[in-house]
Amino acid sequence: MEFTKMHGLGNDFIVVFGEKQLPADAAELAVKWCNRFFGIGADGLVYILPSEKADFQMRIMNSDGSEAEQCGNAIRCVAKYVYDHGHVTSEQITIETIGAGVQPVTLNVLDGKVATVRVDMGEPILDGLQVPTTVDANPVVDHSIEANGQEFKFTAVSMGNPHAVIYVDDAVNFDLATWGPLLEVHPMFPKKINVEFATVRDRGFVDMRVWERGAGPTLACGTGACATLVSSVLNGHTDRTAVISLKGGDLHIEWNEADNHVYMTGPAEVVFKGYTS
Ligand SMILES: N[C@@H](CCC[C@H](N)C(=O)O)C(=O)O
Repeated sequence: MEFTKMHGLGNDFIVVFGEKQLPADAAELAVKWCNRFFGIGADGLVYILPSEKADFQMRIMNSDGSEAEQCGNAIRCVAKYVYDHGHVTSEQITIETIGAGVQPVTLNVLDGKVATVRVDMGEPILDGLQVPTTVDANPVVDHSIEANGQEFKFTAVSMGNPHAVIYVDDAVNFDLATWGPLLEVHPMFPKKINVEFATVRDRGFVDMRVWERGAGPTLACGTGACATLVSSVLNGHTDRTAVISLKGGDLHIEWNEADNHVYMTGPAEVVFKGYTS
């Protein structure tokens, strides 16, 4: 099996092209190949598949073998892959995701190289039951949650996949390893959840660290950055455009007032190509 190792701000993926559909053993392959000691090592396994509705379809398996509905960093990698390999020639393409439908993508190409990728991530879902959470409210903002005797306040946002955004004093030094796993599987989240810990620096800049559902602490999360910006607007912390600064680097996020869509701009990189069985 030929694969390409790629990343978006250090959120890394094993990218496979050429299958006609998601292999039946994709979950087991994700666990095996994503293992950082006995496998290739990655946060997720990404398949680029044919689509009847878009240029291509993306399917993503987390490193624990669970399938995610959407992935912001992976969709930028997929766009770069299909452009670099000549599978598309336009700089405006579409990619189908299972959780967020068909997403328009713009490749910003400089001197023949993909510099950044801008993705129309669609409309955020703010209805608590649809995110899903067990909270019957729309939106779910600054809602109390308790884990191990500690109270947090979360804002719930789905970008096709579920997120809980929690504001803390110092996201950069936050104890992710203690609180991330407890909140990921909290009973308030029927499909588990990605948890973002955020600290607002000013109305255009937010530090964020993420504990991802099915993958643990990653260096960046594109959908998490979108959810953080939406949450920050809902909470009155930021304007509708802000830099979300992650451990692996910065993403530029806009929640457009006119069309209610969230736009994400950031890089995508190839690390190496390889073969595995
Ligand atoms: N890192 C991703 C999100 C990957 C899926 C997530 N762990 C989930 O299960 O929803 C991103 O960049 O958005």
